[in-house]
Amino acid sequence: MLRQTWSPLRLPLKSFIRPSRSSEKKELSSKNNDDLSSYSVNQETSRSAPAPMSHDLGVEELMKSDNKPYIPKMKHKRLTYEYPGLPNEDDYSKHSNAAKQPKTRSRWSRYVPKIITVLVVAWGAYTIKVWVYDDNEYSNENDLLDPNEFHKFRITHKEQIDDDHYLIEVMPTTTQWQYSYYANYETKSIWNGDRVWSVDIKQPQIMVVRQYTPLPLYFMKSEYTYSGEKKPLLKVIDNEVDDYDKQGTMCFYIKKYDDGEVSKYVVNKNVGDEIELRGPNIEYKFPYHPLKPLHRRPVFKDLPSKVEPELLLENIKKANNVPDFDNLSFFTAGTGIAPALQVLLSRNPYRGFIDLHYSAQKPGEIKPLERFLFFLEKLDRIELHEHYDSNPKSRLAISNVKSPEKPSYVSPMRQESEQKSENLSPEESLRLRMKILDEEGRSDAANSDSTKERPTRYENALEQAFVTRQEAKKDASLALVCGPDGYVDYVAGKRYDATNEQGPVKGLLGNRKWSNENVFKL
Ligand SMILES: Cc1cc2nc3c(=O)[nH]c(=O)nc-3n(C[C@H](O)[C@H](O)[C@H](O)COP(=O)(O)OP(=O)(O)OC[C@H]3O[C@@H](n4cnc5c(N)ncnc54)[C@H](O)[C@@H]3O)c2cc1C
Repeated sequence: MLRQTWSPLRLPLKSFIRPSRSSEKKELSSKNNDDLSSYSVNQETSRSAPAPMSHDLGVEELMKSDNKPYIPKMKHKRLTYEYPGLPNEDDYSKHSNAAKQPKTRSRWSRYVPKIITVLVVAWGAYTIKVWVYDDNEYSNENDLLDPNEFHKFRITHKEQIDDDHYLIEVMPTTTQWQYSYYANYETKSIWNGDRVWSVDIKQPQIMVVRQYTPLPLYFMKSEYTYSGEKKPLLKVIDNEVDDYDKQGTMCFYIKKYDDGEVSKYVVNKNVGDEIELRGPNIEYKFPYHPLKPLHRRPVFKDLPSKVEPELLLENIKKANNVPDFDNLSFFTAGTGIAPALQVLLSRNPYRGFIDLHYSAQKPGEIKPLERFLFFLEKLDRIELHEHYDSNPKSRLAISNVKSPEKPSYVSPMRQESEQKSENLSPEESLRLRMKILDEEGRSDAANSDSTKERPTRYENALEQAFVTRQEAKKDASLALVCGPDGYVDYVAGKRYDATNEQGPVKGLLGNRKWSNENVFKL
């Protein structure tokens, strides 16, 4: 069925064509009234609609001129097109211009709370990470090095000396270890010439580690070196001046083996790359001597004229009736010179005189390090003997090796351990123990009156060395051997790396009557 709506224009068409006007009018009116009843007219289409329309009004009535008397309504529904009153709007605010002005909000005022929220959340997450979850492998670095876990170091300089030899400078990636460094300097500082130590460097791709000997050296950089105008100068870390021992910097002297797993991995790294170190591994500790707690040799410096003289040494020896330090023969080859340099350049260096034998294929393999060896000779701390394969006459031979000197001092502790094999009686053992305690007490008490006699004055260690160099040196009582397996075998007999055993002393040293008591193979 066709849907119809009320409209005079929509009346059926046939109603406009038929009979006379009056009858037509009547008919139309009655017809329309019938039609209207069939339409449902919404009386109140909206609140704003005009007066309601009564049901019995036909079109005829509507079309008549208004014949209703005007009766004013006493009550009428007020119609308005205004918005109803807003909440919190009173008469004052409604009519006040100030209150009507819209609030101006800048873009920042919308974003600032969001930014603050993000920052607070990020800070909270960081705090939780540091304090709750920071037990991961690199977070707890209270020491510069740890023998049980690898610490990350960044390569800060790399210098190629020749085809195979490199100097590589590294620095720790963290500073957390610095907090307690100076408070416990004696135990925390890694540099101590009283021992030979190494670190493990990890090759993470194949999980292999090899040992390398850190050196207390760094490359001095400046704007000229950064711009490439000059090469950085290799210098010795001055523990007294350089902060945190130069922020934990150290250098490695490394030989690259073409089929070497770790050496190739390290030297192929670039400045800025990271490597992982674990240590220190103490390879050797020099034997106890009663002069050790009484006297320390001043640290080596780049400028020998700045090295302090050892003014009180003779007085201390006399006052305490203790013998001099024993001298040392250090046999090294290739990168095996690194442990000797570590002992000589570190704080608290070895106090006896060192005969340093260095063997290599050709001169120049330690070019940047030669300066330090030269200065050490000038300071009367070493005598350098160079042996090169390229010059067969210079090769290390039996004529270069002297027989051992009797040690000037054998500690009661060592005597005890040596005589243990001879099965000491309980009384003898007790007597020895008393001697050890007596020695320790004596060295403590001696500190006070060691400076009574006026020592000879020297301006610096160079001036002192000028005098001491004239004096004859005692032969070495101790020998250290460090280098490739073949070299160690040649100089002192095989060392059994697999079982970490020294093996009997043979080779050149064996020929000169050295033994396991005075030889150590590194
Ligand atoms: C206590 C200690 C300290 C050390 N300090 C240093 C150091 O400061 N600088 C340094 O460069 N090295 C040092 N080394 C040697 C180092 O640990 C590695 O043995 C050396 O770098 C080779 O390792 P690689 O993984 O590259 O070679 P590998 O994969 O182990 O061997 C590759 C090839 O090289 C040969 N080879 C390995 N080592 C030697 C060697 N020393 N002489 C001759 N041939 C060898 C092997 O027979 C093999 O054919 C030290 C070793 C020890 C035990």
